[in-house]
Amino acid sequence: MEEMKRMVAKEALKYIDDDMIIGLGTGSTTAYFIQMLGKKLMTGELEDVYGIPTSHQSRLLALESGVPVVSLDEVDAIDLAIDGADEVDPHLNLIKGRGAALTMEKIIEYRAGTFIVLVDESKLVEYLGQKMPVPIEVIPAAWRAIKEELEVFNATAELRMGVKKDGPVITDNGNFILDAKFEKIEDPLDMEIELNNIPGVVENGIFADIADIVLVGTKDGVKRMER
Ligand SMILES: O=C(CO)[C@H](O)[C@H](O)COP(=O)(O)O
Repeated sequence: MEEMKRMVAKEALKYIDDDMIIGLGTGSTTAYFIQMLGKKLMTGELEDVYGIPTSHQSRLLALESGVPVVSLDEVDAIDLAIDGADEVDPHLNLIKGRGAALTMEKIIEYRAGTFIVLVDESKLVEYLGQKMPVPIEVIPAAWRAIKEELEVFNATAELRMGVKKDGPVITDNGNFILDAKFEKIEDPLDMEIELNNIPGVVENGIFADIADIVLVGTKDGVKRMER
C-alpha cells in the first residue's frame, strides 16, 4: 500500500514545472508528494514553485520539506492541486475528508487550473458511499440538529471523536465533523448541493465534477483516469 502511494506521488511530480503555484492536499499519499517536491526544490531540479497548503498538516510538512508556502489571498491563480481521496467513482466524483481538511481542500481544489487526485486502487468504487461515510464539517452549535436532519436523506451520522484528545474532533477551522453513512449516493452533484443547503453545514466531503485526473496506484503500475 505504501509503495502504491509512493508510486502515484512520484508520477504526480511529472506534472510540475518551474514557476507553478500548487495546492497541497492533506493525508498520507499527498505527504509523499510534498516530501518529493521538497527534494526537487532543494536539488534545483525545480525552481520557484510555491505551495498553498490545505491544512495545518500540509503546511507544517511543506515547511519541513523545503516547499515555500503562500496563502490563497496572495495569489492570482492556482495552476494545479494535488490531493488524495477516500472514494473515487467511475466519473471521477470523490469523497474526501477522512483527515477533516475537506473545507480548505475544496476551496483550493475548486479553484485550481487542474486538480490531480492520487489514490491506490482500494479507493475505486462503483458509486459514492459504497464504503465510506461522507464527512460533513458543521458549526458546533448545530451538530445535533444537523445529525437529525440528515435522516431525510436516509443517512446515519456520527459525531467524529478525537484520538489522543477527549471529546469531538475540532477541525482547522474550529468546527465539528459529522460522518454521514448513506445507503447509495445516486447523484453526487445534487447531494453535494443539498447537504450544503442545510444551515450550519460549512462544507461536505462530496467533490463532484472537480477532479480532472486521477492517478491510481495498482500492482501493475500507475493507471491514469481522466474526465
Ligand atoms: O481527504 C483527505 C483529508 O481530508 C485525504 O486526502 C483523504 O482522506 C486520503 O488520505 P490518504 O491519502 O491518507 O488515504
